[in-house]
Amino acid sequence: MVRIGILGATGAVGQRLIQLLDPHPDFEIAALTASPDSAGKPYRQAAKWRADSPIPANVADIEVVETAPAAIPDDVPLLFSSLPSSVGAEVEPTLAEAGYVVSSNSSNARMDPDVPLVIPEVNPDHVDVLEVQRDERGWDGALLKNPNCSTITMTPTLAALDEFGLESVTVATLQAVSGAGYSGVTSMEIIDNAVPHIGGEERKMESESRKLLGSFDGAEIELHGMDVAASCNRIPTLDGHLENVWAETRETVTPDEAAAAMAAYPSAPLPSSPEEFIHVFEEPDRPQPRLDRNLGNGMAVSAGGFRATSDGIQYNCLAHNTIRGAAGASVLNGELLVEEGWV
Ligand SMILES: NC(=O)C1=CN([C@@H]2O[C@H](COP(=O)(O)OP(=O)(O)OC[C@H]3O[C@@H](n4cnc5c(N)ncnc54)[C@H](OP(=O)(O)O)[C@@H]3O)[C@@H](O)[C@H]2O)C=CC1
Ligand SMILES: N[C@@H](CC(=O)OP(=O)(O)O)C(=O)O
Repeated sequence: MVRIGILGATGAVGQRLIQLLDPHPDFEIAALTASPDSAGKPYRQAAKWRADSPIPANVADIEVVETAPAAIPDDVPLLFSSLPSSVGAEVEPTLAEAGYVVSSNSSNARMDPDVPLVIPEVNPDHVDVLEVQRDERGWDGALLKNPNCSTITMTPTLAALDEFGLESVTVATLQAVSGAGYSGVTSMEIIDNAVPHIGGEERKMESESRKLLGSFDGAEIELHGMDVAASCNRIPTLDGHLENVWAETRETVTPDEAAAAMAAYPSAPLPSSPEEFIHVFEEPDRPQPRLDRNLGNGMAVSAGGFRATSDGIQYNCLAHNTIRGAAGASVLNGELLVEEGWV
């Protein structure tokens, strides 16, 4: 068993991490951190628990500690980070420098050239960027990121289409309110409404997808050459980001060929990777957030509604934003780090 810690354990993503890690076949929760206001309190008192299962009994009494190297035991080599990005930017490098391996969900440093941005089923080879990171920064530990939840939803489907030579992608999202955190969007803002603005989200989808599908030559990652244009919208669903994608490829691809490429796209041999990575629906009105977000325990991506357009194909895809798009993505990256010998 690898003893692990969770940074930002009292937050929405932190609570999902606890749900996914207790129990886990390879990991044992040994440290929980949060802000100085929560430090020193037992977890059940520090966290306003809102997850849809009780706090695991052996987690409830763990004392929350500050998010700093001195507060985290040395025999906890792997940390899952779900900190606000401004806090992550400050503290994650100090933890990596102190020897901890950090699998982070926060958005800071995702596009740094020496920080691997990884979806294990898509670009596991990018983990080796950590060698460059250690050389350049002199760290004993490491910092690895998972992408933004909207990016994670779309990118596996693009990876499957890339065998036809992706040239340009346009995407419009319908994103669940949980992506903004528990108090991110008020009920008065979102009920009977849709909000066509999520700060910074379009830019993240446009850049992170090109890094994920980029090639790594052992020294640096070259971004994929496709053009990506995104438009991001918040709608009143609780969980599950639905996305409408238009893709143009160098070689002509029919809707049936696109669906077959996605259905055949392999999963990864890791405990949290679903047996079927991309589920393809034949029904034109699927996937739908409420019906399909929990496929593969919330770790599968689904796609459907394939049709030809004048210059390519159009389809829809979906993933659970706080599981596959956040906490589950970090856990999967932690499993890959162990598998590859970085922990
Ligand atoms: N919600 C989602 O679906 C997604 C979120 N993310 C990203 O994950 C991260 C966490 O999001 P979320 O869980 O929603 O956020 P929350 O606001 O719910 O939780 C934030 C966590 O960070 C802790 N924290 C806040 N300030 C500090 C500080 N100064 N020092 C140490 N710890 C601190 C909080 O502790 P305390 O309780 O003590 O304040 C809490 O544990 C963010 O970067 C977010 O952008 C990414 C994808 C999806
Ligand atoms: N912005 C995403 C959630 C999020 O926090 O993304 P990031 O990990 O890039 O900060 C959403 O609103 O659904």
